[in-house]
Amino acid sequence: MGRVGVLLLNLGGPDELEDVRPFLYNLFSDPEIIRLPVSWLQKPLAWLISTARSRKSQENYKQIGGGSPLRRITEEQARALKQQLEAEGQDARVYVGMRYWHPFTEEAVVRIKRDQLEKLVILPLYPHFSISTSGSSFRILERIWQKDPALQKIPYTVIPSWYDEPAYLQAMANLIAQELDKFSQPEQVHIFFSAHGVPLSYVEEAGDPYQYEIEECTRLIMETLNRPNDHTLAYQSRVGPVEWLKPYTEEAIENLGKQGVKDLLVVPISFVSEHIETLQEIDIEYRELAEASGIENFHRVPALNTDATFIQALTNCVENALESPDRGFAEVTPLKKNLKMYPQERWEWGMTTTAEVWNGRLAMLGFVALMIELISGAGPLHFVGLL
Ligand SMILES: C=CC1=C(C)c2cc3[nH]c(cc4nc(cc5[nH]c(cc1n2)c(C)c5CCC(=O)O)C(CCC(=O)O)=C4C)c(C)c3C=C
Ligand SMILES: [Fe+2]
Ligand SMILES: [Fe+2]
Repeated sequence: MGRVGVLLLNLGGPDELEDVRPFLYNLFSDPEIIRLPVSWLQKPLAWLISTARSRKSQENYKQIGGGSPLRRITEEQARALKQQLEAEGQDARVYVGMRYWHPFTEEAVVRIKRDQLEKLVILPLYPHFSISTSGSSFRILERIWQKDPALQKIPYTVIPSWYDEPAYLQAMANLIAQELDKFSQPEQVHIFFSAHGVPLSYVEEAGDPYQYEIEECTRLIMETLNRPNDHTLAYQSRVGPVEWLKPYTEEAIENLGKQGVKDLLVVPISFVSEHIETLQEIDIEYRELAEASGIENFHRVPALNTDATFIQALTNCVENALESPDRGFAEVTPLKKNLKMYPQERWEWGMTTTAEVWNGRLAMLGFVALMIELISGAGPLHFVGLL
């Protein structure tokens, strides 16, 4: 095989405090993050919500040093992956394409076109598929591809998710075991998996396989860990007033405290790098909550970052993709059909099928409620799922 390209997809994060507002604007402009009945509302609402949320969000970024470490870590992962692929005999180029901040997906594509690749592997840095994460990046790419005949000449394959890759499970199990053994009575520790949440309507109405993949992944990690500890799975980082996947991390921590759990080990799944939700939300907010709930020893498993076993897992994903039949953007959708993936039309750019999950009256009510919240200066806003 000649020169192979790997495009790593990630969310992106503000490098500095002044990036927070435009980063949030990009995020809320995404129809996969806020699903609206009409597309012309998207940009004004993104502006409103990013403006309303930016001060609170900046405060959080201040607590972790004034910006997200996501770009630095993702670029380190890219370098480590390139090295490992080269060690296994591949002539590899690795690109980073972020969805909401630099280096943007579009910037990566410019470099891909320059590099005369024989094959491109598209690998999201999200182990589990969600419409709101990998799905959103695939949609952007599909749109770029459709417009560019030069890109269409490059053979490519898409990896939709890889939560069951054995080396990834092993890397997670190793990190958990290491942290467990730091407690005085490791077998007494309650292992607490905290996944990033999504609105319930994504799973129930749009058929997002995210919840299934998170649950399955948790089961596989516990199987690989092979320890007798009790464990819980809960969902963090809810935004706005609608129902998200349950149980919520806050409530689950409080309940464990009430049940007399004293030793808690939090395992962030759904993301492979340190970021605001591990460094601020878990390490600061949830720690305080746990202590107030009577939990005496609260520890967190570090994110995988450039862990050697994890980099091997990414390398395996690429090698397996090169050996398997190619999957295009369009094929990724039917692939998930057995998991009730959302309909093919939803994949196309535009708002065509949002109507399927849209109750017009509720959406307008939601819009009015949002306006009232905004005018009265209420906190973080989000109304995905009101649709
Ligand atoms: C698998 C991981 C993630 C899912 C699923 C996800 C869905 C999702 N997120 C929001 C809203 C926000 N996300 C924000 C930051 C953020 N989100 C993820 C991951 C997932 N999001 C990460 C890793 C980050 C942090 C990046 C960084 O800076 O380190 C933010 C901004 C931060 C804040 O103000 O809290 C928002 C807002 C929604 C609505 C959603 C599903 C629909
Ligand atoms: Fe998010
Ligand atoms: Fe979030």
